[in-house]
Amino acid sequence: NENPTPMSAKSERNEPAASQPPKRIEPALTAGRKRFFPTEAIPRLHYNDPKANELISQERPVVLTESNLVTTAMGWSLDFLKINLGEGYFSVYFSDTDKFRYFDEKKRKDFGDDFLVGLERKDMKFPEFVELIRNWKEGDKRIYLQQALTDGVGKRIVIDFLGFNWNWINDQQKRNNWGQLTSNLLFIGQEGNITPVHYDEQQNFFAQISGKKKCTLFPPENFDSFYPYPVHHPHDRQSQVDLDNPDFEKFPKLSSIKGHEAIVEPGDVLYIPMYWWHEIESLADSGIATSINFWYKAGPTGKIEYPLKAHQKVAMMRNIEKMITEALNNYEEVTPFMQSMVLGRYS
Ligand SMILES: O=C(O)C(=O)C[C@H](CCCc1ccccc1)C(=O)O
Ligand SMILES: [Zn+2]
Repeated sequence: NENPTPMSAKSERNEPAASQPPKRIEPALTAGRKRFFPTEAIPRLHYNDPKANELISQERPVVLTESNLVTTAMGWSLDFLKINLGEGYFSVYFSDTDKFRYFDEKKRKDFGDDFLVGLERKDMKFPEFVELIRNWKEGDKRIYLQQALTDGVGKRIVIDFLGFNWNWINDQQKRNNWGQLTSNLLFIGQEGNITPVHYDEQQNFFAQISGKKKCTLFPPENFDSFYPYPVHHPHDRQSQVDLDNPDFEKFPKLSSIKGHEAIVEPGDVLYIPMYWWHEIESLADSGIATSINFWYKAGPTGKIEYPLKAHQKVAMMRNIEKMITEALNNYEEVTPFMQSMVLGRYS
């Protein structure tokens, strides 16, 4: 997805009256599918808890409560959005299964379409999407809307957007020395939809608006266990593995993974550190799932310190793959080139 200039957000947030939130009933982390790997719970902390800020500064995942980051968007029902989102077009993905493995449209041109088994994307106006999701029945392709919020939206949306807790999140951006806010993506999908495990090259505050999502995260150290597609592949950054159908012959290192899990509910914000693998499942029986993410570029790299961090090695591998692919100028030659460089010599 293109990184549009996010709508400018300079506004003082008016603190809502501190009403006592209803007592939260802990959803059992066992909700969602059975897993072949062990998991541990991601800490769930009040957004002003110093421990939360400590985890964010250590680039470790944490669920933040009571932040009111996107409280003004809690009224974004399908009908409200239909009226106020404006006349723009929205990217809507269709899948024959419950999995929506994201693909890069730009890389698709050079790579052909045969990887797109059972997956497609259509641009449509929001009312058309609402019709589809409301008339959906068993047997229909599953649908998932993903669209960056940009200047084209209606003014009610702009007002709600300006009402986000920018004081807090701008402070997080500064305190953690992150780069610019590149985009806010709006996700609307059906319960049961799954975004398979992938990583992004941006820091992410992931805000849940409606429905519940089970988020399973793995550290960048697990790069070897997830066998990502080649960088030039449209599924760049996505893992080749299917966590619901693990092929341990093809992907042996998959057997040693351990997940960090959280179920985010409306009002929760999950910090997904840059380069951390994450799978997102919209839980069954929790209705249509709506989320907004806040993607930030990395800040400037300070002095290089050794030993290098895992995510720095991922960035190195990406740069080397890009360089080799560009220099050979032919995808078919990349595999034999890499193999002659490594097999029997470094393996
Ligand atoms: O914010 C992040 O980084 C996520 O990974 C959120 C994730 C959607 C990822 C992109 C996507 C959107 C639509 C269809 C397929 C993939 C979700 O919430 O499902
Ligand atoms: Zn992601």
